[in-house]
Amino acid sequence: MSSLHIPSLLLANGSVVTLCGLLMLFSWWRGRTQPALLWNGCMLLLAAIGLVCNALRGLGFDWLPIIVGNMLLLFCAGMNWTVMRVLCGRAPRWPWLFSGALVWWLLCQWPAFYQNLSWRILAHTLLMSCFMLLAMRELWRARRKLQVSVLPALLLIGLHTLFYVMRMLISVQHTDRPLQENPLFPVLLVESMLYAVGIAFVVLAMVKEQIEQRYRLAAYSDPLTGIGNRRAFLDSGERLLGLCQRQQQPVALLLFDLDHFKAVNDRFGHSSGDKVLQAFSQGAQLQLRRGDVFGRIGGEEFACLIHGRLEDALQLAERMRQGFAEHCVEQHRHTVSVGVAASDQAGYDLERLLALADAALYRAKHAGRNRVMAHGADMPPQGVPSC
Ligand SMILES: Nc1nc2c(ncn2[C@@H]2O[C@H](COP(=O)(O)OP(=O)(O)OP(=O)(O)O)[C@@H](O)[C@H]2O)c(=O)[nH]1
Repeated sequence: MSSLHIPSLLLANGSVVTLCGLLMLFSWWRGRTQPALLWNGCMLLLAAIGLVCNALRGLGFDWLPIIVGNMLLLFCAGMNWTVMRVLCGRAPRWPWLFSGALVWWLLCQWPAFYQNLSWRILAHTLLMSCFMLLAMRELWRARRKLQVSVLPALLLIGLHTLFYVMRMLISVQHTDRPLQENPLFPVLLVESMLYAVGIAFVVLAMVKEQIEQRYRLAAYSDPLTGIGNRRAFLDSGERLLGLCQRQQQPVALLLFDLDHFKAVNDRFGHSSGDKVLQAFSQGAQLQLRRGDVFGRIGGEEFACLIHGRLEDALQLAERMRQGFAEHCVEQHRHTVSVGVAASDQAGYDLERLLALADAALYRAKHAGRNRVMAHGADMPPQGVPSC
């Protein structure tokens, strides 16, 4: 590495880091919806300036590389941490962002520190490592949210930190000669270049994963109630049925349809109707167990797929029906009819389960509503308490 031409390496380093920064800014500019790209772009451009300042040693104005260059690099480390915070949906911490650069400036006011290269290397590495560890902590927190891209990001920042610590251990043994003559100097330049490229890719991958998640959420969730929509219900339902079929466990499907909902809208207004839908969805979810699949599959139609036999499903449906009938929404009571079908009758075919449950629901409606019905095991009709 020491045979590499240092000025060429410096030029390549500055150009690559600048290009990565510009690429980030361009990506941000196109949509202007991802602040993490803006932060990362500014961080890389400032890092390019910091690296150039840092390299200008032995020219008679050492304050530029020692004070300004290192302050810029420490500020960039704070920005790097902020990029990870913003990516994970957290706000920047402004005072902490500047703290590394400020501490460095204060330390440099102390002549004994300023004159001592070993102390400077030690302090710089410690401050840098703190910001890297903070960035890794943010990523670790977001590991469940961003499952695909978080691991490469953690690995990259972890390796970068490790490199800094190793550089410190070796550098303190070579404090007798200028930094440019240090055998580690070209390694430092190559590593910072690779890190700039790596962090640009990693941040782009994290942003892409977030956008994909946002689209998936919009395509699969019902904005009014926050639960899964028809598509989500069918997808999750198929998965649950496949699992139960393999394990030969019984499954049952409950189909709910709010009674006289058109009249609810007509009498109390559409927004009251919306509140009734939300209240039903919230109440129903309280009765469900982990692993049950619940979704809004139509305007005032909900479906639920549960582990269990027909009898279990009928008991659950009755609890849900009763709970809803006893609950006032905006001073009025409302009711729901339920059709139930189980894998004992329909097998593990979701379409068939839905058809049988729908037929049972149709019978429940025609029998007077506010009741649970299923093939062969219908629940007796219940009265509706008044508010
Ligand atoms: N407020 C509100 N109403 C909705 C929504 N989606 C569908 N609806 C209404 O739900 C009503 C459904 O009415 P119908 O299918 O005629 O059934 P119903 O009046 O409930 O009668 P039965 O089902 O026979 O008891 C329609 O008036 C739709 O406009 C929604 O998101 N919010």
